[in-house]
Amino acid sequence: MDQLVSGEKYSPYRIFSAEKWAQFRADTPMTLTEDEVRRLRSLNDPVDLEEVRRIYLSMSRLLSAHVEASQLLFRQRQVFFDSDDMVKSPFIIGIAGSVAVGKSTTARVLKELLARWPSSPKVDLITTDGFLFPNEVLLRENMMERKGFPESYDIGAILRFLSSIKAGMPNVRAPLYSHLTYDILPGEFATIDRPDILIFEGINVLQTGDLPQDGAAVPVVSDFFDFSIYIDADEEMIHKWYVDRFMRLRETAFQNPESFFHRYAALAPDEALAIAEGLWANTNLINLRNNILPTRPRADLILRKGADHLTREVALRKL
Ligand SMILES: Nc1ncnc2c1ncn2[C@@H]1O[C@H](COP(=O)(O)OP(=O)(O)O)[C@@H](O)[C@H]1O
Ligand SMILES: CC(C)(COP(=O)(O)O)[C@@H](O)C(=O)NCCC(=O)O
Repeated sequence: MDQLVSGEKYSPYRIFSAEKWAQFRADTPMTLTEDEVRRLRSLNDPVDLEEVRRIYLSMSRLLSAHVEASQLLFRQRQVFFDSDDMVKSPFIIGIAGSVAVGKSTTARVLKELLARWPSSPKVDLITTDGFLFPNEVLLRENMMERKGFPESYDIGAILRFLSSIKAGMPNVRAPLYSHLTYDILPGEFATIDRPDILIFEGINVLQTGDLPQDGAAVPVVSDFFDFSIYIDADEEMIHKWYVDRFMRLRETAFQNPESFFHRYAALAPDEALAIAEGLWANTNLINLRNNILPTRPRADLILRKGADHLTREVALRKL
């Protein structure tokens, strides 16, 4: 992570090679099978049991320490206020990073590992794409090519959702997005009912938006996070993963006549490639450079991947 720090002594992060990081697993047991990992990973993401052993078990152990510390603090607050009717808030983990970097796989693997801790916590996962404005609105506002940019999300709805979760409210609804229809699923919601841990994943979760100049108090999404993770890789690698995935989706998901991208399934490979390159260069790359990468220094933990999608380095914010 040379561009991240110059001299670790002055850096806010401690940086570990994947091999060193793997040692912090200590006695954390492996609770997933090869089959389960295969089921959890996204198309084109080669994460396997060995990667879970190397990287995710140490992450699970670290997160367990953070969750325990927050529970201890909660009990100390109860003593402080001499009150036993306080509502315990869910522990919220944010996962950020570019389109096609592998956030979904990380989120799903962590969800399963955390849910298998001996205390069997209730772990839920929500992705921010459900908070995108519907295509109808994006088209009207001439923002279809800006899907994923900050202005394409209903940020007010995200903040209301997270405030309700943090307030310990029951049955909080989150809207849902479909990659098949490339749109919000009208009238469909996930219902989140007081989990112990919520994983909130999306390209925008560490963004602050334009903070008001008049001193008004406006929360940002990450104010609600107890821990945040940024998944990182060189731009050129993510570019390749995006285009490769598009070409594989062309042979799978796009074959479905209901898919928004079905129109590309019949194109010749070089024509489909040109579409993928255009989507990368005109939307996702610009969004990465202008809106996503600048949020990396806000993360508590940065996973840096190599060309094979496997983690090379881990940076952990110093306490
Ligand atoms: N056009 C599409 N059709 C079907 N699935 C898709 C499409 N685009 C992305 N996906 C899937 O959606 C999920 C989220 O993708 P993305 O937002 O790029 O984040 P990431 O790759 O970091 O998880 C992944 O599992 C990916 O395989
Ligand atoms: C839906 C996304 C913005 C990702 O959303 P997220 O869940 O990270 O909020 C992205 O997958 C996307 O569709 N980008 C638009 C350009 C493209 O089709 O690749």
